[in-house]
Amino acid sequence: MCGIVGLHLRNPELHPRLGDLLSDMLGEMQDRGADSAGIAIYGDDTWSPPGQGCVSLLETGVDSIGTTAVASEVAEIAGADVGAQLVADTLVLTAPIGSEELLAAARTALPDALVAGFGADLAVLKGVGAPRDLVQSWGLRGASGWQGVGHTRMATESAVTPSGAHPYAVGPEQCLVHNGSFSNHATIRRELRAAGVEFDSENDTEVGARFVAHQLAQGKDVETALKEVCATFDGFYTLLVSNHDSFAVVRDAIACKPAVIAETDDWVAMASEYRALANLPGVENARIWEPEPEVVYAWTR
Ligand SMILES: NC(=O)CC[C@H](N)C(=O)O
Repeated sequence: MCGIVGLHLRNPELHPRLGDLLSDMLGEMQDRGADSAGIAIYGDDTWSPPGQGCVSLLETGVDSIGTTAVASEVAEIAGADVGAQLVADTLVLTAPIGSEELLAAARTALPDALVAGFGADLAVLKGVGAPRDLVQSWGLRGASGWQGVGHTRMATESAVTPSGAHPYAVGPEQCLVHNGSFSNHATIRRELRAAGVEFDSENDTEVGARFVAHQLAQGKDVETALKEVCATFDGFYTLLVSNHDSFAVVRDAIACKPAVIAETDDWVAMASEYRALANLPGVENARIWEPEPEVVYAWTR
């Protein structure tokens, strides 16, 4: 199993409710994956203030007392003011510079840290443990924003560690979550490594995320990149892929991993099972369907 949820809000009046709605969606998927969980939130003013770069890090060894010192260290390297907040296990750094510049400074200051995500508008929080407990530890209910993605993991391909938790947010503002298992990920990992791509884990989903990031970095759009996924990866997958302006879903040719999409004028939502969508505002008037095999469904804002 594994549970996926995602919510792309079209109506700005709903933005303050993003965290609350996503908390219930993710909590509903706890029994599909109780090992670990993660979220990607686009546009929360506290985690990723407007106009600032944002970097999310795990395994930093920094505790709440150490955040001021680490902020000063990264600030000195980056040559800019840096904010540091510890959100449960994730250290979220922000600065009025590009997120890739901030990431480079963070890597210098904290070379052993695991990069959970980076982008102008994106905070990524992950942890090992029961999803509902993690939701509470992150204070997710209070978060706002225009888009959110979440995952509850039941590990199939790599150990239960922070580096095995989804989302995989390996390119700027990008994020990918997966239910299933890729059977040829070792081959594709070797090919990507030969092209200079580096990996953080043994996880199959990370290979999918690095593959998509590699395609996007070559200038392909999300739809084309996901069609390439279908042409390249064997195995089972339902994927939700988000970016700074997009939200996309694709399933493998057999489509045995469940997925449901719902759409209204106010939002687009996706989940592994309908029960995660059942309490969304206006769902009674939504268009609801099961995505077809190997069809890319993509929305942009
Ligand atoms: N149960 C799943 O869908 C697992 C997803 C992925 N193969 C992982 O191990 O993380």
